[in-house]
Amino acid sequence: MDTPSEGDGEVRIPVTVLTGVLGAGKTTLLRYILEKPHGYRVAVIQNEFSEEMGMEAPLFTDAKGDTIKDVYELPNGCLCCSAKDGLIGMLDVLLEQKDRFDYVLVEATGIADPESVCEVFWVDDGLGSRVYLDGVLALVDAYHVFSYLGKSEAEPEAEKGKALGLEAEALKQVACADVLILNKVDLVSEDRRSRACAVLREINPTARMLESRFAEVPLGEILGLQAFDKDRLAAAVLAIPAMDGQEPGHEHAHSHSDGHGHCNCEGILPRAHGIESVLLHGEDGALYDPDKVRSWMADVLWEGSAGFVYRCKGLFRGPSEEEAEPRETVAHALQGVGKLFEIEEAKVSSAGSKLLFVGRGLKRDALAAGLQKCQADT
Ligand SMILES: Nc1nc2c(ncn2[C@@H]2O[C@H](COP(=O)(O)OP(=O)(O)OP(=O)(O)O)[C@@H](O)[C@H]2O)c(=O)[nH]1
Repeated sequence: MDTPSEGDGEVRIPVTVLTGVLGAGKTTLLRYILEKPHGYRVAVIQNEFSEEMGMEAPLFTDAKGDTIKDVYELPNGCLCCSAKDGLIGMLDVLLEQKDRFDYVLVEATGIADPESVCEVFWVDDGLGSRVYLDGVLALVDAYHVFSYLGKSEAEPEAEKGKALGLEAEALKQVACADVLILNKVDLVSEDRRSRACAVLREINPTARMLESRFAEVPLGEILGLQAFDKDRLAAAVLAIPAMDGQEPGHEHAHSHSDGHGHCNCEGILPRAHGIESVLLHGEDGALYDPDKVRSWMADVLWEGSAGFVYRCKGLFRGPSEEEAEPRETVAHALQGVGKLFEIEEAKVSSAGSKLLFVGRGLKRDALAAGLQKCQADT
């Protein structure tokens, strides 16, 4: 994964991935972005299941009312599966004409798995040198949010039983987002809006949260975020609140006493709809070896040794990987989506180490023990 700050002279094009279950307002948001002045020349890739569904492209216009030509359809399946190669191919073609645009928006189908879409930008080295993932947005329909997320008992009477059957996909979209946009707030009461916010916060405690009517959100809050940039990530992790004094229902921090744990390990979400998170705090003053953390992450993400992790991110202190002696102590940022992860030095000063894991069936003792084993040799 690359960010603009690591360039080799060539300017990389930011890509924002837009997710959200069927009807949440993705196309409405795209149209809004295209019509507003924001200084970017945007190319759009829309992923549809089939040619027949790709009917929206001609309807996009820019701020002057002219039809936008840089809207490309990516039919033949879902981005996260069969259409992945198509996306890489399409970005390749687009990048040949990059004098025409400097930003790419990818609208995924409502059932796309955000992990797999993000993988495209991490795995393909050729592409990674020319584009970078700026952020993942998830639109959520405030009116249907509870049935989306498998809580249809909280729906208005008329909507009960209308669950889409896409709960797993919707939960993952929410869990993996850098920005959550609770859309259609015009359709719900204040009480329902705040309950919806609370549910989203449970699932994804670190995403930026916006609310909108017809997807009208400040564009500076969703574009040009560099949410996957290691330094930004590091700053965001540092800002994760301490979980002392949690609300009732949240699990409290505890230390392990089974011989492996001196780190603090918190469940920062209650088990919300099967998705949970674990926040590990490194032991005071402890240093962690980036190579050991890499091996540990391979075990966690590839072998599933601590449950099913969708998303992990964090910051830990350890020796620099630069050749120079003596080895400085620096902050390292960990960033992972699905089975992909990377660890790089981050330019922040951090006194401690914090790692957040979001997923299902997380084994927090195993996570805490794993981190403990990554301590650097002294
Ligand atoms: N009342 C209300 N309606 C909205 C809002 N945002 C979008 N809509 C309507 O919701 C419907 C679905 O919006 P789209 O933007 O097409 O949703 P989508 O996520 O692109 O839908 P798919 O392509 O089917 O996944 C349209 O009729 C929109 O006009 C909103 O904030 N309030």
